Amino acid sequence: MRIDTVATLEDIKNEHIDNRTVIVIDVLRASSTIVTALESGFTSVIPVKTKTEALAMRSLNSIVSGEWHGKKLDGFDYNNSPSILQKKTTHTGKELILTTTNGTRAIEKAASANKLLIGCFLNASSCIKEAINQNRNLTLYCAGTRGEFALEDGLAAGLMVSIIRTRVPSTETCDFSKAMETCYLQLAKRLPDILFSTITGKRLFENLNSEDIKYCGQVDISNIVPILIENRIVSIHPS
Ligand SMILES: O=C(O)[C@H](CS(=O)(=O)O)OP(=O)(O)O
Repeated sequence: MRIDTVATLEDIKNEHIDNRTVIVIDVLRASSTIVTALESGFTSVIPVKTKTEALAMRSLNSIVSGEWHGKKLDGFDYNNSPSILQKKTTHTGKELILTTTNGTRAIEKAASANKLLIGCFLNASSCIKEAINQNRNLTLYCAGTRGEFALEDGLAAGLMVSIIRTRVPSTETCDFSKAMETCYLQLAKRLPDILFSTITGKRLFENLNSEDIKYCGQVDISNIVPILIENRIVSIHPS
């Protein structure tokens, strides 16, 4: 098994996707929102690229959620806040239609992967369990933020690399994966506080989203793995 880590939305190539398992990592906040939505009772999450598409898909059985550059969109039910979604208990059985600046675009770009999973700190170990079950080469696809590398995504990728190395010591990795693993092992004790110092963390803090930053920095509080099946993200529990 080989792991490659891709640093930003724009850096993905066909060779990172074809015949591979891809884990889309967008810690702040799309991946964390998707894991939380499925944990909170939504039956599925439908990722879409634009606000117009999201509003056009709205139905009685759906909630429309998302942001552009961190801000809630006009006409939407919620923004992209996992900590707010977590507190709502009234959405059991509904679909979440989600559009975000980076995460949902990353999902769209990698949709042709053999298996596309959604990962973050919240479900890192379960994601890796499923990736190992799939037994294919693996791409950790960091969505980044507005074209730039996002440290929180790199740290979650580093955590996943370290988990795989423990379970499958023969795993080969690219140098960037090794760098992220080292970085994670150095900074792990400073989670979730380290997330306040990243570019996205600072931006979310300025927009009064501190609760999301703390929430998204928790490791392995969920054992579900979101997986893309025909344009819908549903949850599986790896055995
Ligand atoms: O969750 C968010 O607010 C971010 C916005 S950005 O990183 O500040 O552009 O979107 P996401 O797609 O979840 O990275």
